[in-house]
Amino acid sequence: MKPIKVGLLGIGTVGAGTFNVLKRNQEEIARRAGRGIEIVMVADLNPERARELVGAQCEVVGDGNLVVAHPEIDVVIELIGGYGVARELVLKAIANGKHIVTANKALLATHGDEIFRAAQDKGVMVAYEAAVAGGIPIIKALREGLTANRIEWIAGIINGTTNFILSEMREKGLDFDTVLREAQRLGYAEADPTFDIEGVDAAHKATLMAAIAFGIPVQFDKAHVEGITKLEAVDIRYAEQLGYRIKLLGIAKRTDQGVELRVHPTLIPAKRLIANVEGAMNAVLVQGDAVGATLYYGKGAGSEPTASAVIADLVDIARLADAQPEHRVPHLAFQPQSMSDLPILPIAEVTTSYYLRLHVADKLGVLANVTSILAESTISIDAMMQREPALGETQTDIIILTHQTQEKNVEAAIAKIEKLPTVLGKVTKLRLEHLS
Ligand SMILES: NC(=O)c1ccc[n+]([C@@H]2O[C@H](COP(=O)([O-])OP(=O)(O)OC[C@H]3O[C@@H](n4cnc5c(N)ncnc54)[C@H](O)[C@@H]3O)[C@@H](O)[C@H]2O)c1
Ligand SMILES: N[C@@H](CCO)C(=O)O
Ligand code: NA
Repeated sequence: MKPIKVGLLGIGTVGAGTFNVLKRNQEEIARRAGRGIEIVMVADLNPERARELVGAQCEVVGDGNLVVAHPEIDVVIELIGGYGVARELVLKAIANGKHIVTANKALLATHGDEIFRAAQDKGVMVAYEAAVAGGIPIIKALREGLTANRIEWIAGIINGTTNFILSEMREKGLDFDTVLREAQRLGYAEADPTFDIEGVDAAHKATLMAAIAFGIPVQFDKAHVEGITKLEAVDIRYAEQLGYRIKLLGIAKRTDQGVELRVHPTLIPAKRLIANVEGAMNAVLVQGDAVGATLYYGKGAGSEPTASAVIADLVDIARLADAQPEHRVPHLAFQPQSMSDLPILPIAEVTTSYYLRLHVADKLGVLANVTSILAESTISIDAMMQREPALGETQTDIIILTHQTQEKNVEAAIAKIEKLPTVLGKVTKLRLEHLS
């Protein structure tokens, strides 16, 4: 069979990894794909650096339009990032009948429906394994391996940068900015690292997982997004004392009312496997009704781990390109005519457990007042801890872990608690998931 011809848009961290792994494992990959895979043209804004990386074996250009219009190219790999030029080039490539491989979760979480529809109309594939949890084959698992299941929920550590920051801060006591700079140096962080630390990148990935798990359209604009910038070290310490770790989780959960789609720092029991995922590693826990819980762990970022997923997609395309479009794996796992309109729930409607930290005057009756507000709100307490005040100290902290309740319920109770004269300042609220 003729080799499949590939054009590469953007040869930065992931692009260079893709080029190198493809070259190194060329023969083995061809034996799996049933044909050779050849990168014939590379476009990058910095063609000199690109030329140094690829040598003389393929053409290097500065304008991606030359790649998407190249008559011999069958597959375009988009590794530029962002939603501007990347969206334009991907849509042009599809219009020209090229299959697409992309690692760009920002693009797919915001313009996925438009891109998948265009690909469907044109009979080409858009493969995006690298977009969620990098090298971990989670898209493959959700779209293919778990098709027998009604998926109940997914909870994942799906941003390497923030997990690296939380781990290094907790274990080595390093400060936030130092660790973020190191994550950038190692090639984990997004071009705009606020996407990592504010939870946006994790929400892009959770949005894609929710779509393929529940057969709903891609709806990033409805996701609840909180990052780690407001997380305080004191809460990490109290959580540990109570037997929990704090992780930035991306959660997609199906309920009778709709889908919970949320990213926020979350307390998880320290004994869970996923609570022990450290550094830039990712892990995704999927609960299916037939299989039960399955856990996927590995490198979610970095040059070659991400390239591993990009090349797996290339191999899939090489194997499936001549199959009838209706016989291929659907872009969003469910057949396009069988999508569900289950709504994404507003955060007020979400049900979970909570960690509350109250800074209080160390006076008789403060605890009784707080617990009676919780009781009136039908919020039951799972655990409670009061820091022993130092000698002569007149203020202290009370930590309360609640059983499950609705977010709007806990918010109303917090508003009442904050009005108590013995409660000083704002109550800190974090969400807690038992993941069982
Ligand atoms: N780095 C990771 O670990 C990782 C993991 C998973 C997914 N991703 C995603 O992969 C994509 C690429 O990430 P990266 O880390 O390799 O980024 P990068 O910044 O290292 O590389 C991007 C490359 O694209 C080039 N480029 C920018 N604009 C261009 C244009 N208009 N035309 C042609 N080339 C252009 C840049 O010169 C650069 O070489 C992003 O969507 C990112 O979210 C990255
Ligand atoms: N910035 C992302 C890259 C992988 O998608 C992360 O830190 O996980
Ligand atoms: Na992946």
